[in-house]
Amino acid sequence: MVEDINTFKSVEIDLINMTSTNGGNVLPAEEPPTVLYVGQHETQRSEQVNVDLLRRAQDHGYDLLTTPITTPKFQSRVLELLESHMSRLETSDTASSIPLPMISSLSPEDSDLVPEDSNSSLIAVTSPWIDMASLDPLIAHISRQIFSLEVAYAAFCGVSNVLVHGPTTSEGTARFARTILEALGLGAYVHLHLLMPMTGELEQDVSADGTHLAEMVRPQYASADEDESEGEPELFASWEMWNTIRTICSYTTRLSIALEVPRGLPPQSLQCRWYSEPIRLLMLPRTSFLRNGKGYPVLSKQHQHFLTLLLRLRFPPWALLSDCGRIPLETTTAGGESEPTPGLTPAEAAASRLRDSVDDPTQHLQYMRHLQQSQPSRPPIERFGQGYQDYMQSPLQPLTDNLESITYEVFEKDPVKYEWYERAIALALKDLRALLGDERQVIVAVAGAGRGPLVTRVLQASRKTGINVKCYAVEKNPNAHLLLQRRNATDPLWANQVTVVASDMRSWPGPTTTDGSLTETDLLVSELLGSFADNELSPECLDGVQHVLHPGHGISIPQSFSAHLTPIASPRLHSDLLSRASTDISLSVSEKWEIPYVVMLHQFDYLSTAAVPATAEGPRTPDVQQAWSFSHPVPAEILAQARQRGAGGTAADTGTPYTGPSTNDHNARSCTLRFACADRGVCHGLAGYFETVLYSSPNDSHKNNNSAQQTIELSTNPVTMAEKSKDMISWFPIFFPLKTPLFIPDGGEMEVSMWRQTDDRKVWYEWVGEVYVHVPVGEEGGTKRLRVGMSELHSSRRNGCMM
Ligand SMILES: C[S@@+](CC[C@H](N)C(=O)[O-])C[C@H]1O[C@@H](n2cnc3c(N)ncnc32)[C@H](O)[C@@H]1O
Repeated sequence: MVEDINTFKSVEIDLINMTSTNGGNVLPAEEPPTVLYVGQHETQRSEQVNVDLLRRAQDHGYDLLTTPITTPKFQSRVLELLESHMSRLETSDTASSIPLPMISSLSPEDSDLVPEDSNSSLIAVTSPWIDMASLDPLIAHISRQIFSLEVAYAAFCGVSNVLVHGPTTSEGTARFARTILEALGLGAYVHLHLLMPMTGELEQDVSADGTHLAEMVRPQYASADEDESEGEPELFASWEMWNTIRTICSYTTRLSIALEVPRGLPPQSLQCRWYSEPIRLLMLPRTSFLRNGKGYPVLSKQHQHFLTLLLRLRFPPWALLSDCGRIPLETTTAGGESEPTPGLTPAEAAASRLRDSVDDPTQHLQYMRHLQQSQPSRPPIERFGQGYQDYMQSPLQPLTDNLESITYEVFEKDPVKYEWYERAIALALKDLRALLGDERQVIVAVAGAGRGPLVTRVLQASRKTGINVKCYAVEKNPNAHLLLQRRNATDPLWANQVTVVASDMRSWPGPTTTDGSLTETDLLVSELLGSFADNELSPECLDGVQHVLHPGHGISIPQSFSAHLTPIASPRLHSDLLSRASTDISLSVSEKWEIPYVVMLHQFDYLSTAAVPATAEGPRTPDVQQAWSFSHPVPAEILAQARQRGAGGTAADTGTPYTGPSTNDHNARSCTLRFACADRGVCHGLAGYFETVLYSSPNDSHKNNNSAQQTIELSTNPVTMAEKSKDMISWFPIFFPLKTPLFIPDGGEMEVSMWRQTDDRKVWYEWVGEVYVHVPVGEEGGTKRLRVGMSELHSSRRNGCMM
């Protein structure tokens, strides 16, 4: 678990500030306040945006204002230029010799925007009436010029956030993207927000007032698909346009989405997809609100849920209220009491106040502030890992690194893990007593004891069950060993009864009897699991200490553990890796794609999910499949063969020398898994989890005891975690990146092949992804499986875990 420890090491700084000091409270005592910036947007702004208007907006509780970059006069100037050019083309015999029209630079009447210190609170809006994706080269040319002029001028004025209307049809998306890419080069601090509908078209008609250049396309350039465009638009079409644009723009972090929230939210699958994307602005048009019984604007429960998810992101989007009310002229106390109105009865005054407040132009804003104040509390793991969402860390090598005390301290705060271990230990002790008899002391070793929390749990289980134990604590970290000795001397529960051993567990000879001779342990307790179960070499360590476990009845806790996988879309992690220069001196830049990362996955989407009814509101269930598993103790014959190989021995059956790569070959694993993906998407990597059976008792008698479960398990697998170890916080998932994201079409299939490789020195992983579609062949309804994409083979060999 060392990588997790590393994560928590940094989290600890926050935790120290947030937890109470009584040691009982393991979670931040208070939720961090919900951050929500709210801006005001008008599609046809009536007032000039200047310092006064911004101050008035801020006085009324808005944080931000949008401002058009150019004026209607500029639009008229462009239209005149275009019309005159078009009529020249129509009347000229030598149209091809007429140069394309050039738009001269902005004049004072073309823009109201001026450089101001307060411009950081403005979002500049480029002209919504241009069409950079146009098939008509003339329209595309004019649109590109306008766009560049506007972005460059906004950047000059110090407005770094620029809102751009996205393309309206998928045709020409690449042209649109190319223009965006150019504009990003106009200023190093320019951040473009692409206004996109969740699906279909924008709720607000961008050309409601005035001409849209798309209407001026010459007939010869009209869309070839126009006739076919009738009927329902494809659900994921808008997302796919966005995907094309950001792919062409190389996932730059300076391009993000301004997502328009419609009145009716699309299906969960599409909501989850947008959630995984970099939404920096949430455009809420008046139509996305409902009216409650008293006539006030409110969001539906589904909208509120979507907003809550977004507000929990590490960088929550800003909300833009669009055409939801103008900025009031006077400052009134929001929803406040007014002086009694002369001549009105109290009831009339109350009715008048209600009417006034229902007409209050800031009521949508007030409602958003109310939602901000009343956000539900976050799940424990999110509170614990606050600030570490989607933060990738390279796993440490546990056998070569010694942990610090504060690191142990943080994971000792897990409210579930140790409790479950104690239950498993108690169950195993009872089974051992049944086997060995009441008189015999049970010999228990905690292998990798750290600061001793599992030793305490062994002693507590012994006390609660009344079963006498002799406990050994084995630890290779010399600093932790010192602490274990001190604890043995001072902790009343330990009472100097624990034998503390400073040793690598693989070279520990084992417990000794009173006469000094070696004996065996009955129960071996360890916690050496990584985020992907075996990635911290638990199998190798447990093989190495198995010689101390009684070969007949010896029990290992955990008894088994398994690694699990599912493909995910995580543009955030991909973009983060792309922009990462290697910060680790031992890691070259290209190697950043060749290692798995421990990360609290947050802003991502599962690409393969179990089918759920369209109305289901709960979270979708991902298809998480088992990659492989390990069981302990390992059959003696397998270990004997490994030892023989190591010693250059020969096979018993043939008498010839063993061949093969390593003495650890029995711990190599591989898998090929297929994941059905209903909706198109892009796979950026694989999310990895683990499950472990700490102990499963073969003894049916425990079933009769209501308080005792027969099988005690831990899981980080999102499908089984709630059932097996809800609220466990010790492990974040692991992420295996794909250097080249893989597009999966609707109904496609992702095939993942993965290997756990090993030689005599280290262990590493290799992984590759392939995409298949099933295409119909022949008349009889048969299908053919066709490969349409493949990643490179990734390998962490150079950065493998040293054994
Ligand atoms: C994840 S920590 C668990 C510590 C403690 N048992 C707990 O649950 O809080 C794993 C511990 O095992 C120790 N360890 C790892 N490999 C070991 C080995 N081969 N021999 C002895 N100790 C080992 C590490 O130093 C570390 O203290």
